[in-house]
Amino acid sequence: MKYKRILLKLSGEALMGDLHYGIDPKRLAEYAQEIKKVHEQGVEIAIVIGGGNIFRGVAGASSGMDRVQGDYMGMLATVINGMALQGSLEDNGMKTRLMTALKMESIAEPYIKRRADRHLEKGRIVIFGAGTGNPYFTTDTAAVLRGIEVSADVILKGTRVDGVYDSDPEKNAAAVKFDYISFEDVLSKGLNVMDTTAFTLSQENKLPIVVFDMNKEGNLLKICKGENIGTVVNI
Ligand SMILES: Nc1ncnc2c1ncn2[C@@H]1O[C@H](COP(=O)(O)OP(=O)(O)OP(=O)(O)O)[C@@H](O)[C@H]1O
Ligand SMILES: O=c1ccn([C@@H]2O[C@H](COP(=O)(O)O)[C@@H](O)[C@H]2O)c(=O)[nH]1
Repeated sequence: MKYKRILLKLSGEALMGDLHYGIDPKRLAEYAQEIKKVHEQGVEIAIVIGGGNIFRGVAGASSGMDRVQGDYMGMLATVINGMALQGSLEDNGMKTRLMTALKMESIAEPYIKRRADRHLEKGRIVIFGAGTGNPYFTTDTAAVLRGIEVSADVILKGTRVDGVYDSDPEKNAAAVKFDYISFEDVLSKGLNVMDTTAFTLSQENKLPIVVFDMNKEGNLLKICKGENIGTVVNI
């Protein structure tokens, strides 16, 4: 395997599957199967999941809600998704721990870096919930932050687009995909597949990111084996 320890970022919105809101159990089961294939190869897996299928602070703020209040609601949404994913992974025979940046000890462990490391060493899949625990951030930034903290070899951003394009492929059908792009270029061209805080943090800490289509069967395993899938963002 090319990677020993990965930080997998999953999109909250992708969890909706064919639904208009919330969590599609079919999509959840598919993700668990994809993750299992990698886990069976002995790869240590940490996961950060978004909350866009339930709530985003910016959306709340645009309709008059206090931004900070909305952001905390968004962080709670990521915990709901984390719990759903945890259940699905365990149904498929994997051992997991959910660790949250905001304390909610009846349902999850508080995030402690050394404990997260220990869980990963023991082969448990660790899901990091509640983002960074701070408003004005995103789960993309939380993914990079946790990835750096637990010394992941790579951030694998599994999303519904199959890589980084020269403009948003969901808005421009003529957009062209990169196989590789530098952090400098992704930032200077303003390519919004992840937010700039996430890219900058990754760049400063020399942690590569692979953006790939998580909805295509086998992609996650192929990347872990070293195949060129999606777009690599690196120095
Ligand atoms: N240059 C670009 N290349 C690829 N995707 C881009 C680009 N610019 C914008 N995007 C958009 O980035 C998004 C990446 O998806 P992502 O997984 O981050 O979704 P999200 O809505 O942020 O999910 P979450 O629920 O985790 O917040 C896609 O919707 C894609 O259309
Ligand atoms: O560190 C964080 C992470 C997230 N939030 C809030 O949660 C929502 C959902 O996360 P997405 O990354 O958009 O999926 C986000 O919009 C923020 O409102 C946060 O405040 N801090």
